[in-house]
Parts: sequence; structure tokens; C-alpha cells
Amino acid sequence: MFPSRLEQNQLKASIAASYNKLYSQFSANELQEVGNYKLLKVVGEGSYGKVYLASHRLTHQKVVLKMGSKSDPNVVREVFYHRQFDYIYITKLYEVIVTENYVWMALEYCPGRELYEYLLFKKHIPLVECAKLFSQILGGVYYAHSMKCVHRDLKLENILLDKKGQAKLTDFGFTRECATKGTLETVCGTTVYMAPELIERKPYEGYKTDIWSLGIILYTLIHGTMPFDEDDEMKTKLKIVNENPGYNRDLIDADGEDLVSKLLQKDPQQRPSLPQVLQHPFLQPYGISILEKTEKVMKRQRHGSKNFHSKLERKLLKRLKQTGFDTQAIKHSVNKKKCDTLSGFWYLLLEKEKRSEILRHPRRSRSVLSVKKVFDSSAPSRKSTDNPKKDDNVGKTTTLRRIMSLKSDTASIRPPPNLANSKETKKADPLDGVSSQTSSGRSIKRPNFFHKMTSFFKSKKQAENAANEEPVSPRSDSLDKRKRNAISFESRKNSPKRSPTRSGNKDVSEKSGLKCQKPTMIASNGNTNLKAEEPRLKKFKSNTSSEMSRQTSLGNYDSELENKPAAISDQSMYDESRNDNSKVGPISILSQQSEISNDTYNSEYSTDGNASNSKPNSSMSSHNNRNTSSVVLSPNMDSIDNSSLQSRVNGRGSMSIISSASSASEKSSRTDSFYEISTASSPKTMDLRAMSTYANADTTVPRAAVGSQWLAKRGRSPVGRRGRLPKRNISRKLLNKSSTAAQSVIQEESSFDDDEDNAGIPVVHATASDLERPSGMKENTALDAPALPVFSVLSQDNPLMDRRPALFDMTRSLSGSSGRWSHNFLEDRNSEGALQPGEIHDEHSILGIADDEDNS
Ligand SMILES: Nc1ncnc2c1ncn2[C@@H]1O[C@H](COP(=O)(O)OP(=O)(O)OP(=O)(O)O)[C@@H](O)[C@H]1O
Repeated sequence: MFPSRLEQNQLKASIAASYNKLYSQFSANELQEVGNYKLLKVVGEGSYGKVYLASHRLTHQKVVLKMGSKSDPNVVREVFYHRQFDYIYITKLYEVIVTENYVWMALEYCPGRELYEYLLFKKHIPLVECAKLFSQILGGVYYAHSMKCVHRDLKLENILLDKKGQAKLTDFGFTRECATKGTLETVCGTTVYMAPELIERKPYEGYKTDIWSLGIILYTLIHGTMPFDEDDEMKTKLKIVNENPGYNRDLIDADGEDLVSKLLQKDPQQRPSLPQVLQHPFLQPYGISILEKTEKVMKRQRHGSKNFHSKLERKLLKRLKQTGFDTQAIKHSVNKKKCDTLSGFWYLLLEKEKRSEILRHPRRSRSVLSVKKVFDSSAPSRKSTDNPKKDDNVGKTTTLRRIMSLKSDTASIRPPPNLANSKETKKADPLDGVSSQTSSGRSIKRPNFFHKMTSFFKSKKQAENAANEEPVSPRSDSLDKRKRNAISFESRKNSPKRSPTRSGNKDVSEKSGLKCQKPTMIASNGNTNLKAEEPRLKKFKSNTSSEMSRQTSLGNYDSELENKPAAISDQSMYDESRNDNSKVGPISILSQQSEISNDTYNSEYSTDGNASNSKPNSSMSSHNNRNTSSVVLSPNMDSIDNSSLQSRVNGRGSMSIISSASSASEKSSRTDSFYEISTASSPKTMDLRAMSTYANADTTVPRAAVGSQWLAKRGRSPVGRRGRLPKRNISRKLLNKSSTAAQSVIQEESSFDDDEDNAGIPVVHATASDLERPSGMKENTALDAPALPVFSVLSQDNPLMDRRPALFDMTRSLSGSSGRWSHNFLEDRNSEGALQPGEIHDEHSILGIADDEDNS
């Protein structure tokens, strides 16, 4: 029967509504999904855009999605190196999604955030905790070095804390391999972390400059201030080259000072090797154990230990196979480190399974029966944790009360919320677990006997607290002292009356906008005084690009920028567009939209992660602001009101322009991480490769060529999340035309290809002795560059103004089912000298490590 008119109208309305809904989904500006990941919230902001917390749609595992521009060579570099690292102290890169304009990296989520923020929160880190965290950092660096990779931008901001509070190395944007070059020339990093030889523009050994940066990190962790940090960048550099740092004896002990001074030797050859550092007394007992662990992992990987060998992996694989998955394809992706959809899925599923295993078989230490065991085992662990040097002393008095008393030293220092609430933290250290439960007041869902016991002793201990105070050790004493200082400082902070000094600080702090004045606590006779000259801890983002003068070792960094008004205006335009983006409304989570998006992502393009379109919702923005605020949380936070924080955030655009335009000014000294391109080389064409000289090709990833798009892109980079220019250089020196002949090669790694050609390719690994390069060894010229695949420089309309590596013209998602780079980039171009599809082939993976393994 023909529907009535009313029914017809209803049907029409329903169709129209569906149609409109579909249309609005298509035209939605807000980015909600990328590949298989649903964006949840913004957790940070990198050089090229926001960093999102996301959930993997198939496994519901949390990851971080970091956006990078395809046209940024550092992004290529980052992915290239990062995906080869598989170690517990390095953030895991699960998947890489390449869209039309962007590269998205799905990374292991580290809820503890940056070590920098943690340090700001704690003001300075107690020595024992320093030893532990620093050993973990060393573990990550040692692993990377053993694969002949140097990080070159080691700093507190590039170390994250995972859910267990473990340090993890991240941000491999400046990384390069040293297998083909003994000494490097390209100056990159962050000024305050730079070794003297870098400042002096000497050829340098990458390993040794990393060790210097580690020294800066250790010093800063202990003191809460940086050893060489002046408002004037030139002064900072002079200090780095000529002066030794001063030590605060209240904060550092003799071992610590010894280690820091060794790491900060001006002569790179005098700096110790990483195994030597890890064996240093200051780091014990953590150092040795991490050294052994790292070497074990390296050995296993070197010998090609295979994935899918553990019981859990085999079980999981079997289940997948039964479900109809192509397990061969999964294996292939994982073994080849493709970082595509399949390997991302596998890693995340495996993690989920591991977690379920742990839940199914909880640790005995958490059961009622193991209370005694926990407490017994806690004694030596505490002994080694809190005061390794007083082991004997502690060993004699391993009573429960003693343990709790020791515990109180660290319990007074609040960890970041997500660390405090971390179950894993408790697992890792039962005593810490007790502390976090009780001090954070976190309600435990099912209090068991262990928890009851804990609370009982805790309350008893509190009652007897003052009376039971025991002198423990110099180190613990100093912890106590600092704890008292911290408390005293807290009470001062809360006091409505502020000393003139502090209000003075507030002014400085508010005016400067960028620096966090950090009062130093000088404990004398139990009293806390504020120093008139207060050191500070600033955040040094890799956020500006400065061209180091090649004429003078301490020359003007910024002269180049003055000649680049276009780049600066591009920058401001970009800033404006970013501001606009932040005004967009909330993202709604649309189930239907998700389905549609998924289809899209499974097609050739995963998704379009267009930053200009990826408009975060207001909640995201506000979260981001919160984020930013947390960055400027200083010890002096009582003196920084919200408005000043906000003004800093808002003032970033102009600040970034000023700082990029100014020369060695005060501002530029604060925004001083850069990647110098003058010694870098442009991408190589096949033709050029044959005829060119490769002078100064310090890297093997693509570099800016004459008037390259990269320059323009960098110029339009968003303002860094801390109100400064993006981390890496904005001003890349324009190379003259001939300099395009100075080439770099993209070392295409085997896993981007599907074939098995590279099976059995030798893997280069460094031994500890390899890492000690003879001082006289010079950097190879680029002629020594390995015979690796080369991508041509394909000019577009204007060959001078648009030279960029063809790699960036790819239009196929890396995470696509085939995982092949598209050959589209070879088309529609002035293809003189262009690389033909057949020429993209597997080459020796210099860094190829064998197979994945279970680091946990
Ligand atoms: N794996 C992660 N887990 C949690 N947060 C992360 C992770 N990676 C990055 N973030 C957050 O995102 C912020 C920016 O990330 P990151 O520093 O790696 O980006 P970037 O592009 O290198 O930025 P910049 O160049 O400004 O340092 C970090 O400060 C951190 O807060």
C-alpha cells in the first residue's frame, strides 16, 4: 500500500536528517580519529602540533599520538631512528601513520610526563632517587649508543616518566648514527646542555657530547638549577667553555660531585664511557643492575632473538590465527619494524595481554600471606634505596619501624598524581606503594590485610613521629633537612604575608614571562632563608633555530634570521591560524562518524591529520592551557597568578617572533635549541649523487636545500608550547645553489620494504670499546656515506624554491596494508634524475636490530 502523505513526509525528514548528519561528519573540522586511534585529549604540544592522548580502537590501549610535519626532516629522522629502538628506557613507537600532510607517531603513553615538570614540582630530586632515575636515563642512552646512535638533544624535557615512574628517553629528532662517521660537525641541541666542543664549533664525537648533556641533567636533577645558565646566551656559552659548575654541598655528596665533574669534563676524551658511569659509586645499586640489564638486552637483540617466542606471544598468535587473522602478515610487520597498522595492533594487543596476565596472576607480595615476606624483603631494598652508603647501618636495624621511618623521608615528597596513583609503582616498590596509598589518601577498593597492617603502622608511626626520629645518614639527613625546608617553604607560600624578596621575585617572574625564579633554600641551623640571588630552572625547549656563525666560535646566531622577513611573517601567519584553531568548539564523539572514518583510514590515506583543520575542542584547549600552566609551575608558584600564566601563554606568538629575530639577545638565550643547517646537506638526487661533493654532510637524513620548502615550513611553525619558537630551527641557512650538491642520503631502512632482500644483513652494533673513539678520528666526508638508497630532489615549478626530497611527496599511508611507500612521488614532477621505483630498494640497515623482545 502506498504510504500516506504524512508517512511520506516523515520518511523524507528522516532521510534528510541522515543525509545532513553524514554531510556534517564529512565536513567536520574537528579531528577525532587518526588511523585506528580515537583522540581523547591533548596532553602536550610539540613543534608541529598537539600531542594527543588516544585510544586504540581495537585494543582500547592508551597511546600518545604525536603529530609531525612531513616536510620536517627531523620528523623523518625521528621516525627512522625511534622505531628501531626497543628498550624499556626508551618510549616505544608502536605505529606511524602517514597522511597527506602529516606524520603521526603512536607512542607509548607516559603519564608521568616530563622529568622537567617533575623536577619543578619537587624543586630538586633526592640523591637516591637521582641515582635511580639517572641510571635509567643512562640505560636508554647506552642502548642507543650501542646501536651507534647519538641522541644529541638530551635534556630534561626529552625524558618522560612512565606509569611506573621510570625514566624514558624520547624525541629522537636530532638523532643520527655514528656508524659511518666518527666525528660530527653539525651543531644541534639546546645551548645550556651543549658541550664546550659544540659551542666552540669543533668537530665532535656524538657519544661524548651526549655524556656532557647527561652531566648537565644530573647536576640539574640534584640542584634544581642548571650549572650554566645566564640570561645572555653569550655568557652562558662562555661559562660552558671556561668555567666549572659550582656545587651546593647541602644537596650533593662527594660521590655525586665526583660523577658530575667527570661527566662535565671540558675535554671530551676525559669524559667517562657509559659503562664506567653506570658503575660509578654514586649510582649504586641501580647503575650496575641497569648496566647488566642493558647489556643483556643488547646481546639478545644482537643475536637476533626472535619475536613470537614467549609463551604469551605464541598463545596470542594462535588465538589470532584461529580468529582468522593473517598472522604471517603480523609477524612480518613486527619483525621488519614496519610500525604499520599490523605491528601497532600486535604490540598493543600484546601489552593488553600482559596486563591481563598480571591481573590474573597478581603478585604474591600483594597477598595476605606474603606480608611478612614483603616486609622482610623491604629491609634490604630500603637499605639500598634510601641510603646505599649506609647499608650496614640500616641492615642492623631492620625493624618495621625503622623501615617506616626511612620511608617517611621519601613519603614527604609528593610524586605527581599519576605516579602516586600508579599501581605499578606499588608493585615496583612495596614501600612506595604503602606511601602512595596513605599519603595520597587514595581509597583502596578492597583493603586487605596488608593494607590494614600498613595503615596501622603508619598511624602508629605518625603518633610517635617526633620521638622516633633517628639520625640515619648524611644522605638521609640531608633529605630530612630538605624536607623541613620544603615544609617551611610551603608554609611561607601559604602565608598571606610575603617577604619583600618574594614579592620582588614575583615581579621579575611576571615580567620575564619565561623564566621561573627558583628560590634556593639555604638551611642554616634549621632555619630556611631565601637567597637574594635566586637561581632558577627554566624550560629549554628545542624551539628556536639559530644559525651559528661559522666565523666565530661564539658568534651571532641570528644574523640569518634578519634576512628572512618572509619566514617571520610566515611564522606570524601560522600563529594566527593556530590561534583561530583554538577557538573551535568541542569535539563530539560520533560513533557513526567513527565508522566512516575507519573506512577512510583503511584506504590509502589513513586520515587527514591536517593541523589547520584539526581544531581541538574547548576542553582540549583548556586542558592544554592547564598543561601549559603546569609547565610554568615553579617553586615560586604562589607568586605567579593565573593571569600571568595566561599572559605568558598568550604572549607566545610575539615572543617567538622576537626571539627568532633577535640575535644573541637575552630572549634568544632562552629559546636556544636549534639545528644548524649550514653544515647540513640537501637531499641528493641520483645525478647529484654521482657528481657531487659531499662536503659537510653530517647527517644521513634529508636537509634543506636552496629555498627549500622546509625553510618556509619551519618559518610557519607553530609557536612552541612554552611560548617560544618551535624546538628546532626556524631559520635554516639558505644554501647557495651550489650547496645543493652537498648532499645527504636518506638511509631507507629495510622495513619499509616488503621483500625479504635484507634478510641476513649484517647488523652493526657497538661494543663499549667501540663507543670510545680515538680522539684524532675525523669525521668522514659524505663521500664516505654508505651506499644507501637515495631520494631525488625533485623540483616543482620553481626548482630553486621548491627543492625537497621526494620522500615528502609520498601520498600513501605508511600504515596501509602493504606498508610500501607509494611511488606516486615519482610522478608529476620534473623527474630529471629522479629515482625510479625500482631503485627504491632495501639497503643495509645500518642500525637494524634484530627482533623485538619483551623488555618488560
Ligand atoms: N609518550 C608521551 N607520553 C606522554 N606525554 C607525551 C609523550 N610524548 C610527548 N608528550 C607530551 O607532549 C609534549 C610535547 O612532546 P615532544 O616534546 O615530544 O614534542 P616535540 O615536537 O618534540 O616538541 P618540542 O619540539 O617542543 O619539544 C611533551 O612535553 C609531553 O608533555
